Amino acid sequence: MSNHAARILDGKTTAQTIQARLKAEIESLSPEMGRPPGLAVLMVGDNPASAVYVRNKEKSCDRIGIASFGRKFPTETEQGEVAEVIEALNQDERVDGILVQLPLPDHFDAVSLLHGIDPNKDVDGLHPMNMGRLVRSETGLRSCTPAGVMVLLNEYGIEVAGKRAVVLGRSILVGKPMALMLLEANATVTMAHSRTENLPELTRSADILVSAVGKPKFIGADWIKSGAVAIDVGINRIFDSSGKGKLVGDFDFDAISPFCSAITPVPGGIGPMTVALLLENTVRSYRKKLRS
Ligand SMILES: Nc1nc(=O)c2c([nH]1)NC[C@@H]1CN(c3ccc(C(=O)N[C@@H](CCC(=O)O)C(=O)O)cc3)C=[N+]21
Repeated sequence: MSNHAARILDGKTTAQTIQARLKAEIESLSPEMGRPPGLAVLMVGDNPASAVYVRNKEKSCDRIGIASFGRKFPTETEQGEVAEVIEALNQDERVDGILVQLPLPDHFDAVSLLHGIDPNKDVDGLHPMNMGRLVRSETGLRSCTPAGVMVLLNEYGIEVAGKRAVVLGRSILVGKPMALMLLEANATVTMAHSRTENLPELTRSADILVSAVGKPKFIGADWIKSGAVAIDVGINRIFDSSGKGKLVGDFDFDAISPFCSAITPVPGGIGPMTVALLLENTVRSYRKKLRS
């Protein structure tokens, strides 16, 4: 049953390799372009998960030569004000990528705000145009976290075609695009969510289990098929008895890893891959301008 000694899928190292490649690519393109690539990350309020992401993203942009046009707004900001900033960024020639951190405060209508982003600058792949392209298996800007999962699976030579994949969570940011990308790679995909009955029985059928539910150590050993590939998208901050915070995923890593053939750690797994794919999407829309 046990003792698989799961392979650790090292997202951190893989992300560094991607970033090094992008850095070289930016260096070779920028003389011709006459400017570096530009990325604008907009954040409203102070969601802790988003704060981690924004910090890592800005560091990475600096390191590889992408200019940051980030803006932080207080929670009580009106939607119209953010919409105007998005419109200005759509017109700004120096900006190749625009990302609005989710979740937004309750008084925002995220859908209408996201519709306002130029689809060619939509590096999060959330605009209906890019979502529609994904549904149709066309090329386009794709959601960074699921795209990062696919790159990591490929990097480690993990077979997806024909496998049973179960995706926990149905968000527009992760769950839905994740299911579509696994389907495109010829997995047999099941999407599970908060209304799914008998969840552990379902997850025990998964050759590839992706969790994006955001509940710390939610998934234990009895949820796992022996030899499964476990992909943890959860980024949960927990506090120990001394009040010290740390990040954990949705999987109880120590409990399940003996049963898995491969598993992603938190931190150091899908988080850094998400950042790498965001930079990749930004460089991609930058490069596209050279050809147009
Ligand atoms: N429109 C939008 N797109 C997103 O992709 C998006 C978002 N909103 N809102 C918030 C979540 C969260 N998220 C993270 C990505 C990377 C790390 C990351 O780099 N994690 C490091 C953590 C390093 C540390 O702080 O210790 C790791 O897992 O190793 C964290 C969180 C993207 N999100």
